[in-house]
Amino acid sequence: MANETKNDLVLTIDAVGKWFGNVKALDAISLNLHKGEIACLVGQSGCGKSTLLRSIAGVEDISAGQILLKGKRVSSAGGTTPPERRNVGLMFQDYALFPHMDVKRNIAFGLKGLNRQDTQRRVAQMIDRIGIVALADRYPHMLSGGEQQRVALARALAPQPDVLLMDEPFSNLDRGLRETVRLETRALLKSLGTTAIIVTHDPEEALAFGDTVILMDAGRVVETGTGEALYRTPQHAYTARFFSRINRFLGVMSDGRLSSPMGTFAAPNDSAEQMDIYIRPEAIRFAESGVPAQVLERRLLGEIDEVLLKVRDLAQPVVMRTSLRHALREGDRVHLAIAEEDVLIFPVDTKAHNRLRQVMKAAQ
Ligand SMILES: Nc1ncnc2c1ncn2[C@@H]1O[C@H](COP(=O)(O)OP(=O)(O)OP(=O)(O)O)[C@@H](O)[C@H]1O
Repeated sequence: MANETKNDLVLTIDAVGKWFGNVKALDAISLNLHKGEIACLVGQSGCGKSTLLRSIAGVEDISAGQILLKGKRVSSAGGTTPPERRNVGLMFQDYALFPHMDVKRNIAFGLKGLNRQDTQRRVAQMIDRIGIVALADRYPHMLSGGEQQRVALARALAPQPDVLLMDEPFSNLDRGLRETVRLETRALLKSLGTTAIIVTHDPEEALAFGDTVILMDAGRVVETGTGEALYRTPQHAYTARFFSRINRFLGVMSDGRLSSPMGTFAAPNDSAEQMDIYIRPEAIRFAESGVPAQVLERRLLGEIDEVLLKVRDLAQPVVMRTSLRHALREGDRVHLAIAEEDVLIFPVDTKAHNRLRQVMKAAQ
């Protein structure tokens, strides 16, 4: 993770496990979070992200391992320090603002142990910092979704928590607003030096928001790293599939290279006879010569075009994405080229192949 100095370690999650009856929601999770670091927990529904967040918050007990906040144990199988006695800020998906309190009182709510004057001063600072001065006397029902989000953020940040925990904080906002609020929130957290963990199921959001991205699957951490590393050089096939729509081809060793319907590619040193070759839709481009293909369909996706292509031996269409506007028509014959450095190679994932076969069978 970001800086590996011991004294700026804020949160340690050490071999944490959690069972709900027979369901293993968390399985030996270990993570460190440093001061000022923003981490995104991302994964499919049911992978355990909310359970992990709730465990860090202290609203969920854990079954194994321990959680330390600033070096102090706050959760173990033997006991859980309650949320109000660990200095964490919580922000929920639905914001959970108190409807009968105005913005100022909502923000003041979490400020325990400060006298009236200091409370008012802290609330005023937060209101100013977050840019909601004009909203200070309004009640939640008088606020738009984006405004409610900012008030909820102000309320969670006002007590200056050691860690801010946010569960799907942008999912209630519509698409256009979501991006703006996301950028503003990230800039604010960075300017305050806040340490934060955000849960999201949206791969793009995780890549855009986290200094560190933690990808989970079935209660385990699959891979941790910067968004850039997870996207560009994933160490696991699951990671590659999670962060982009990907074309998968079977590569067979031939003369030291992996041969596939999309061309031949350098084999890794420890290559088996057969390997999975992953090619992202945006790594494919049109060329004068290369793999012959025929255009099946072209879809406009806003700034980019998605083109479905038929390549000779392949039952599945190849998906390509391009920002260059091509005057393509169904049936056009083209050639495709792929840069070798854009190709990802992994051991054959039989489970994923079987799943794909089932999906195709069901669709027939
Ligand atoms: N209180 C509970 N009792 C029993 N099982 C639970 C409970 N809470 C969560 N689970 C199970 O634990 C697993 C992890 O759930 P969790 O809510 O942490 O996943 P998630 O990744 O946050 O999913 P989502 O994105 O859908 O919120 C799931 O299999 C879920 O059914």
